[in-house]
Amino acid sequence: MKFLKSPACLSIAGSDCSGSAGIQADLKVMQAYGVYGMSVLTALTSQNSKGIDGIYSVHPLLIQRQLDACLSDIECHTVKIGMLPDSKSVLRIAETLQRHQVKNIVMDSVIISSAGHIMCERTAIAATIKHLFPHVLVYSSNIMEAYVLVQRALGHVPFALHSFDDIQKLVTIIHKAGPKFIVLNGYHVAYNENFEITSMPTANSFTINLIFDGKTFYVFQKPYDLLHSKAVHGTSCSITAAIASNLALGKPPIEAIQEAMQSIECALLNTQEDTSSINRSAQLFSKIKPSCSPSNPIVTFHLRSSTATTELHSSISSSKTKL
Ligand SMILES: Cc1ncc(COP(=O)(O)O)c(N)n1
Repeated sequence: MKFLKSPACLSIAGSDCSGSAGIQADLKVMQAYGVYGMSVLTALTSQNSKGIDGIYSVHPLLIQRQLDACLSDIECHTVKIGMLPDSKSVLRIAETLQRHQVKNIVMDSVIISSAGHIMCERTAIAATIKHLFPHVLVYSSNIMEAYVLVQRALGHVPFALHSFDDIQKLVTIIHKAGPKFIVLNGYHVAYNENFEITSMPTANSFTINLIFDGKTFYVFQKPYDLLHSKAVHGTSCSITAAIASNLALGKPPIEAIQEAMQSIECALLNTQEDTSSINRSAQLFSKIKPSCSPSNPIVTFHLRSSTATTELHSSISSSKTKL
């Protein structure tokens, strides 16, 4: 086993030939964090900022061979998982990661691309929940993919997403399936002052990103106008790759997640809005500066039987968080 001077991180993901998401995004983010990036390709895609027009899965045996090649040779601190095209690949990956006793697994939910393309077979989701979720340390997703994941896993979700309470229910269902930490980013979802999801955002609407560790919700609240138009293709891959890098650097999970969210958010805020989305993706990677200072205090509250919204209202007023 070879030990590198800088910590190493392995990304298991699909290729985005246009360079904004998937393996390409992960390696750029890892480089920005000073972490040595390795890659295991699960699928080739032909895509660009307009959408995806082709997906070709890598044979599960070759996925396993890539994994064995890396994990048997180089000490790897964190594994980041992205696109998993089919259930056979999921099974091979789960078996290989367990055989190599990989501990820090960070998973990005890749079910539907930001352009609306389905990225995996239906059976891959059930296989992921059954074989990978019990070993996942951090599961990171946007709200809609988290909802689709639960929908595909249970066959239905017994509630629609109307408010922050519903988001809380969604997160606790996912947590019960195995991942120790859940990260939900919600740049595209607007809430009104009653913490209800609204399709008609106003100047007072806000977005919520959150972390859940099984006991505590860490809530990050930002004005909706600030970020929803800035989040680009590859944003969630970048957040998850930053979390994986921080864990490889030895940060404890909550710190690793919080720093990653802040760094990617700062980088997004520094991109120029008047350029095309591919230009903003390109800017994103060049603007990532790890340890970017927090732009907003966080609100935390414990999971209790009272409704989350009531808890959130009082937490926010007592911490005097500015919207
Ligand atoms: C290979 C690959 N992996 C992940 C994504 C998701 O990224 P996004 O949701 O930003 O489209 C993607 N488009 N392509």
